[in-house]
Amino acid sequence: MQDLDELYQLILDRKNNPKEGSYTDYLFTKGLDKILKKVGEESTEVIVAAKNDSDDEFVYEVADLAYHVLVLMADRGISVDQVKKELAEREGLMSKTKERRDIKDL
Ligand SMILES: N=c1c2ncn([C@@H]3O[C@H](COP(=O)(O)OP(=O)(O)OP(=O)(O)O)[C@@H](O)[C@H]3O)c2ncn1[C@@H]1O[C@H](COP(=O)(O)O)[C@@H](O)[C@H]1O
Repeated sequence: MQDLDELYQLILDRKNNPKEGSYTDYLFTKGLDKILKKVGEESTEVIVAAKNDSDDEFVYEVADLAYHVLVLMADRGISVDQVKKELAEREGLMSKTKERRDIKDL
């Protein structure tokens, strides 16, 4: 069983100790543009899977996206703890919602 913290640590380890044949290493070697393209691609796959019936496919695509976002965070030097801290600061906040007019009503 691997949680997001453990996966992030593994990704950081790949960044600091490149391993031949590693897909994570391949992404870091290719660089930011490649990582961003993968995040975009995996986001689209999540959206398409979300509208289809298969929960398994949706979960699979969300996991793919989560992995690639963690690689992007590692590349940008952002830790999982920083995101956790940001989420914690939002805890208990009252969300501000406002009705927006539909474009057709403008
Ligand atoms: N969670 C993942 C994970 N999710 C997705 N992927 C890879 O992401 C790729 C996405 O598939 P695609 O078909 O979109 O991409 P591709 O055609 O293989 O490659 P591209 O040229 O398009 O980038 C696949 O090669 C998957 O293996 C992952 N690769 C690694 N991990 C984790 O990272 C750990 C370290 O992996 P290595 O770095 O490979 O040792 C693994 O043990 C896993 O826990």
